[in-house]
Amino acid sequence: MTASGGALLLLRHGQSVSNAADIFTGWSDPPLSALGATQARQAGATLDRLGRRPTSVHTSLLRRSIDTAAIVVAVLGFGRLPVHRSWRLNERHYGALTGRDKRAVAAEVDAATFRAWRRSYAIAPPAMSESAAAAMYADPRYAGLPPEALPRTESLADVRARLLPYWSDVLRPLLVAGETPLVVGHGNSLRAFVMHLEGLSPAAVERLDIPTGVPMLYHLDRGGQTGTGAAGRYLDPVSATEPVRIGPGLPALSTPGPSGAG
Ligand SMILES: O=C(O)[C@@H](CO)OP(=O)(O)O
Repeated sequence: MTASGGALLLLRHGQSVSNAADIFTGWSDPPLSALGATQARQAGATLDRLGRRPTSVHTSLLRRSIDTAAIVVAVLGFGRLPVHRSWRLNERHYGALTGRDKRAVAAEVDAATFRAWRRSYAIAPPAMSESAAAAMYADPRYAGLPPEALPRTESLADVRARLLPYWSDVLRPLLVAGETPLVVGHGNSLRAFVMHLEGLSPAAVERLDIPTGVPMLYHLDRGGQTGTGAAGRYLDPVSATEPVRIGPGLPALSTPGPSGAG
């Protein structure tokens, strides 16, 4: 595949304290863990070592994305890069599961339901209560957003629908102009994004897990299609093939392949 234009860098934020504690996170807003901050520094070092220099940074409204981006930019020494934040890049809303212990939820429902809530394309977890949503959306960062930007739960299909305008209106034009935007996203929002960029089927995206803190690279070919090139989707394939940790007491998830075993 012949590359043209710029490159798109995707990065899942470093591990958060909720990831470390096996808590469903979604639109809740935990900070990075100490390991997560280290992963962010390593991601910055990987970009630096490979000469991948972002020209702009794009985060969600959640601090684990914002803080990871700040660490990466600091490692690269690019303190004056333009930074854009959008609710469209937020993690998938985990509905009523938000803030709950994954092991406790796994003990309450059958394995197929648990897996469908976490990894299916079309099924959304049960909705968050109106009062919990009202408390979440009292935060000033969400003031002024339209009602459709304030979900009470989301399937991966919902995430894909709200993410695509950011790709087509903001990111893709930057690539066409030869720029290199860095998106610091989330485990499930990036699954939806990768699904679109690689044309994965709903069945394939159900098997896709994206590790924290491992940069990914996409480019546009001359036909305007996105591709990963011969090296695969991960800039650090060795780190990306380490098993995705989901905590003690829960079975291991699939191991992501270096070129998108998805
Ligand atoms: O809690 C979450 O929001 C996500 C990603 O961190 O977890 P899971 O991998 O279970 O979808």
